[in-house]
Amino acid sequence: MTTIDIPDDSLFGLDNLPYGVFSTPGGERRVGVRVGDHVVDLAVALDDEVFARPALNAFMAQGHARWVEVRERVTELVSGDVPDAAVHAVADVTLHLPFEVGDYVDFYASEHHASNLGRLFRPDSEPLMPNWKHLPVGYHGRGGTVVVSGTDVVRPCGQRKAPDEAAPTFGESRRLDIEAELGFVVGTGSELGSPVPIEEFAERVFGAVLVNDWSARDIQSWEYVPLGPFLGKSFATSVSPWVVPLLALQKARVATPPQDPTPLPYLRENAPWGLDIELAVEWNGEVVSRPPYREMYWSPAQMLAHLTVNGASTRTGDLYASGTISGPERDQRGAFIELTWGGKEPVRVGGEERTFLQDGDEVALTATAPGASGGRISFGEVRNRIVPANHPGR
Ligand SMILES: O=C(O)/C=C/C(=O)CC(=O)CC(=O)O
Ligand SMILES: [Ca+2]
Ligand SMILES: [Mg+2]
Repeated sequence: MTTIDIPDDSLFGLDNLPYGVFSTPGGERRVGVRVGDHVVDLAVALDDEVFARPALNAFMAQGHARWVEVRERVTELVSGDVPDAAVHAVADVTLHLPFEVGDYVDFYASEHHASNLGRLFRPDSEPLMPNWKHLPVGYHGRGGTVVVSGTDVVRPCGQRKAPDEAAPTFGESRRLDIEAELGFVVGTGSELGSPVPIEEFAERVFGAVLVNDWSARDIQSWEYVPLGPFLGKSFATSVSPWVVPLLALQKARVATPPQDPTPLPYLRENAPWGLDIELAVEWNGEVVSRPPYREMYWSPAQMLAHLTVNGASTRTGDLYASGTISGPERDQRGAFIELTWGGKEPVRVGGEERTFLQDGDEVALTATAPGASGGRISFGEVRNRIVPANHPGR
């Protein structure tokens, strides 16, 4: 038996206990919980086959009462002795995509980000569209290209046309960008034809991950009219390997910023689901921005109510992301297009003036939130490197 050492200041203490999928060299993928700098193999520790799987989906599908029960059992277990065979150093395991991703949708819930992008993409119009304060605007992304932290991001090619060019050309994206977001993972799905009431958010959503919604701004700005983002964002979306349970985020709950006009009844919250989560964006090892999640105009409960209000069903493993998290200050912007104002105001990274991403660049998003006992909990990180395009110039 082993006692797991959890330093007092650990961001992965008992207040956190995020779930992931790991493997040891030559071993199968299985579900684990992170505790300090260790991963506890739940199939071994709890002797339960639902965790001997390559994804969290089967466990998530068991529902909210079971999530509460397992969290209590894990808390008890790791506070005492754990069988040796169940404990691995996190440095000795490979972390995988933690859940099988169903549908992926992405919202646009930051007023600061939406206003900035409006100014950059549509300089002759009002920054916010007339619908923006009435509903959480979103688009359908591509679930099959959601990848885990550590996966290389291949620079996409596509059609691009700058405003001063007469016709589009084909080639590598020259304006490759990030979007720092939080993603919410549906634990228990809902039936076709049955909208999810806003109060059911915490029953249905299992947890949250960090999301980087990689965006090729030159492809996007040419293709997006009038149906929204398509190939400019579907080439890769990366997520952190640890799913922080919603049960660990109770202390992070805050009211959203005031919503005026008052939203329609199906979007009215009886309990706040704004979240006081602080992100950091690292570009080649330097923190260039600290986006504050508490600034998000729409809450994740409102997003779920909206995305099902027409009767669309949801399934275990569906992922919906918040949209880029940007605060009011320049160094709180969650995308480089905003941070560098369309490439016109470079930032200094590694002693160089930089605008969009170059091949070989590495971006990492991290985040922390207040934990239940007064300390902080971590979301881990989503870190990826840009590699050269596969078909340059074709
Ligand atoms: O305003 C636009 O045309 C485009 C906006 C985005 O690219 C943002 C997007 O993907 C949603 C978000 O991350 O907030
Ligand atoms: Ca996005
Ligand atoms: Mg994407």
